[in-house]
Amino acid sequence: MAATITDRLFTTRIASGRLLYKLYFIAFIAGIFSLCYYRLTHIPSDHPILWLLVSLAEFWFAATWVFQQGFRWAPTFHVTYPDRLPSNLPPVDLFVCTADPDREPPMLVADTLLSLMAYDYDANKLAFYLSDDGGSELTFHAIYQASLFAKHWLPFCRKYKVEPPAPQAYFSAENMDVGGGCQSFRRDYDLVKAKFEEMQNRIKIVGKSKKVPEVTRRGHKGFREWDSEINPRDHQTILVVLLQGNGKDVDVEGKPMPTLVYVSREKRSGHPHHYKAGALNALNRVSSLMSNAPLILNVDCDMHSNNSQALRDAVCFFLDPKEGHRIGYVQFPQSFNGVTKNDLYANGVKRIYEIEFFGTNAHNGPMYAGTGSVHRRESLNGRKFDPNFPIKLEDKSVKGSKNWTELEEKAKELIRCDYEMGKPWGKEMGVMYGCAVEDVFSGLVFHSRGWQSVFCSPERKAYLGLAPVNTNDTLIQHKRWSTGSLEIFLSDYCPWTHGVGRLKLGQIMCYSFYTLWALWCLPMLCYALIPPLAMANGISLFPQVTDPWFKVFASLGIASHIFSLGELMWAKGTIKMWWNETRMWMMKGSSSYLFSVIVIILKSVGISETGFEITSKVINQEALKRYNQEIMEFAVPSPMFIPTTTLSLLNLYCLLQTTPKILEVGLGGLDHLALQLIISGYISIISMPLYEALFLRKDKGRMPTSVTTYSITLAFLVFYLSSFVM
Ligand SMILES: O=c1ccn([C@@H]2O[C@H](COP(=O)(O)OP(=O)(O)O[C@H]3O[C@H](CO)[C@@H](O)[C@H](O)[C@H]3O)[C@@H](O)[C@H]2O)c(=O)[nH]1
Ligand SMILES: [Mn+2]
Repeated sequence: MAATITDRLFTTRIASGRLLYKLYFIAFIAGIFSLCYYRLTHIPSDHPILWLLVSLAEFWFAATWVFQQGFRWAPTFHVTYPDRLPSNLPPVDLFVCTADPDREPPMLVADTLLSLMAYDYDANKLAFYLSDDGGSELTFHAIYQASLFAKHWLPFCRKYKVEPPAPQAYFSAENMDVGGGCQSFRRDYDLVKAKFEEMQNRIKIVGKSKKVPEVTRRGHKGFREWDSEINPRDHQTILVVLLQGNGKDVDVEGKPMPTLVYVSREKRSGHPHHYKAGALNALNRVSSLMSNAPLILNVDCDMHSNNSQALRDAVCFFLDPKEGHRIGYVQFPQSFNGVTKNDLYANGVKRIYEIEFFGTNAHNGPMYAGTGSVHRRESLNGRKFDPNFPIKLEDKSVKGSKNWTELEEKAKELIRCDYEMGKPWGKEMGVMYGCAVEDVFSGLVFHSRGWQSVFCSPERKAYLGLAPVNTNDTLIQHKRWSTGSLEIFLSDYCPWTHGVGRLKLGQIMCYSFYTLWALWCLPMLCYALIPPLAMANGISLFPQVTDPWFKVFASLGIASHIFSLGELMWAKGTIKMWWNETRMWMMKGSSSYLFSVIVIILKSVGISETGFEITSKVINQEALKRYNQEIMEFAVPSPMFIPTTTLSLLNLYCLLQTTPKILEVGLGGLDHLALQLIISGYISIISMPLYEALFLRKDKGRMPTSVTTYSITLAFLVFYLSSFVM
């Protein structure tokens, strides 16, 4: 193999079997055209509006299928060669965000931080910045404890190449990888484990009592910031250097430790803080003063590193002699811990990160996903890519001995709540403001400035995170995502206007798919409302079984289902996972996306603002039990449930109402309603868990009575109104 070694640090391969895919594509697109032709040439005279609405829904399904070709056309994989990396690697600044000690337990944040600190990388070149938008002493305490434990953890990881480098996962009972090892390993293991448990206990006790003991508080001057109580939405600037890099702080083996800084930017009522985007920009400025590494990795506090080599993989892309200068950021997949076997809520997002993102590699790379991404500081800070003037990855980092007290004071000035006034932050510089999915928005802006990104998916998962574990959190998360996505489409950076000439066609298609997510609610509502109601009123909107056009509808329906199932199975999914995913797609479509469209309309008339609702990362034991048994959790009287439950009840009712007629006339007599029966039957079967939660279950996770009452009333109302209109 030696002969094939070149200086390239990564190579690219396009998936095989594309000819087969192209044949499928041609057949499917032919089906779409036939369907459109049928819809346009067979408009009935008695119910043209219903026909038109169903046709528009189908047109939109077809359009999203076309956008999706951006992901499907040419899946492209990258292979890195970290063993070819030079010994002198570029410095990296690492940003971790947290925002709420109740929803994001401090122990989780400490664990994530420790996992990142254990990267196989020269500690002198790493600087960690933790942003705490909760301004919480409990979080600060946990980070302080982590900085002490790191003195044991880092040498241990270095010596034994520990994987996963997250202590909580590594020392958990489920981790079978620890093995026997030599005697010295056992001794070190026991010692470090004991230290870890001590730290965990301290954090736990403080978490319970919500108070840091006086003795501990005296251990670090940073605690003085909390001498008087702090309101997370209104407080002074807090910035504490916990570990001084460049050899000042050393571990138990006397080796240098990375820099570690706790940051909680100033918050005052009346000053917008721009949520996570604002936090990242604050860290950007602080880090530029204290370390100024040319690369920036950002990670959410709920995603720990699972692969101590991943950072080296990322660096391969930036240092590659041929393509490196074009790359603005490297995106790792988001993978999740503890997702159930069949991924009950489809939050494992396998389809996005194990299928679709490979397709984006073919045209300038993936969207920025907010966590697990390494950015070039220059592109983050607004610089355009110019192929004629390639910028080398320059190391302009702050080196040598530093006056930390002075740096602390200067850095505090950069994170005052009025610092950004009149400055280009959030517009031309840094992460973009004004959108609930600051990540995808910013990625789009970087792409339109000419930068490429790459999707890097090493065999050993780079990060493992927490996904929502109940229906309400899932629907709220998707509401945020689809609202933010639509905000992007409606912004000045719309892929259809600003993107033209700046983005590749495939890229525009991918961005169209994501940014128009929310609009899916319209065809979904049409399809879940009109066919069943029309059926109940004896109106046919589809070709009858004996009509040759029936075959077009049937083939498109069957083909798209088989394809999406096959794709998920290829990504090592299960049939049940696909079924769950389909159900969640319908639920998100009819709830999250519908609410997004409403929110956007209200925002455009100035009635509401979009924000960032943080997902809770805690779950109670009883709910966890149900989650592990894959029983859907409703429990809270959330308005998010009402549209979905109403539609599923309506479909069931229409189905039950039509069944006696079938029995009367025999199936043949309902030939003209066959497809409508199938649609309602399909919706009813997939809604089984909803019916159980509404009517059969007795546990605490069942549907609250208020939701049941509202949904039943609404379903009947819609049903009776329809009989007047139709
Ligand atoms: O005011 C805020 C709100 C949130 N966060 C942090 O943002 C991160 C993501 O929040 P989370 O509640 O976990 O949302 P998710 O839906 O899991 O996040 C996904 O979607 C977000 C965009 O909506 C992206 O920023 C994330 O990277 C992506 O993982 C967390 O670390 C939070 O601490 C802040 O720092 N400040
Ligand atoms: Mn998250």
